[in-house]
Amino acid sequence: MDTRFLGIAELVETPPAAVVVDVMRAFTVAAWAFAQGAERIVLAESLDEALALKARHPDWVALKDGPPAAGFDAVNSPALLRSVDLGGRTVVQKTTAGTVGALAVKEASLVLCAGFVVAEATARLLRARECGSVTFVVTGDEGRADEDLACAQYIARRAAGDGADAAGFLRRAGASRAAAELAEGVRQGAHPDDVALCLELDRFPFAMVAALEDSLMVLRLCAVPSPTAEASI
Ligand SMILES: O=C(O)[C@H](CS(=O)(=O)O)OP(=O)(O)O
Ligand SMILES: [Mg+2]
Repeated sequence: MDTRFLGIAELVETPPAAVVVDVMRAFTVAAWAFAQGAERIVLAESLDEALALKARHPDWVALKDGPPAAGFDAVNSPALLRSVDLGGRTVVQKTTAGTVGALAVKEASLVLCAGFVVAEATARLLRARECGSVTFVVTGDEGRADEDLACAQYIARRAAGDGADAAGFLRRAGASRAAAELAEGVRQGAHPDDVALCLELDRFPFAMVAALEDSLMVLRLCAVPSPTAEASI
């Protein structure tokens, strides 16, 4: 498998397959939203679009990063979301890095959104789809966020079928600037358990696939069969 690791600004052409990585915290939050029963997550282009969608669909759950804000129902925190019942709900998510990265590759044939919590399922899906070339979008800090780069490199190794000890990759993520800022309370809309939840390797057995649906970029849970059934995907 040919792999590239690019920041959002470095995406000059649409890749055939993309894995958009945001460990802290957009796609850890997305995975928790699915675990809490969400049916789909609409990735909004802007705060205004998120609010407009919420206004048109009052039953949708609008979520943004940063502090709580008028018109939004939730913040970008896995720990704060894990006690919310989202059964059958549509979530609208807008964050600084993760959702922007997914929208930057919206024309790609395959778009997966990932963090450590869905790493193995994401790698298995890439293997099963036999993707020849995969672009990993390292969303944070203009492509230099080490929590995202470490997770992308780990998934790439696993997707290539190489054994990879997760410990070193998780250690890098735990030592990242994002982890420090979350732990120190620099980032708002956060809970003390957020970093630990973002570093839970393979917490969930599913992958997350984003695709355009009626001009909206929609993220959905994708069940990934166990390794013995991979050949049939
Ligand atoms: O909520 C987060 O952790 C970040 C916010 S920021 O980039 O630190 O301002 O957003 P995300 O898109 O989840 O990286
Ligand atoms: Mg991030």
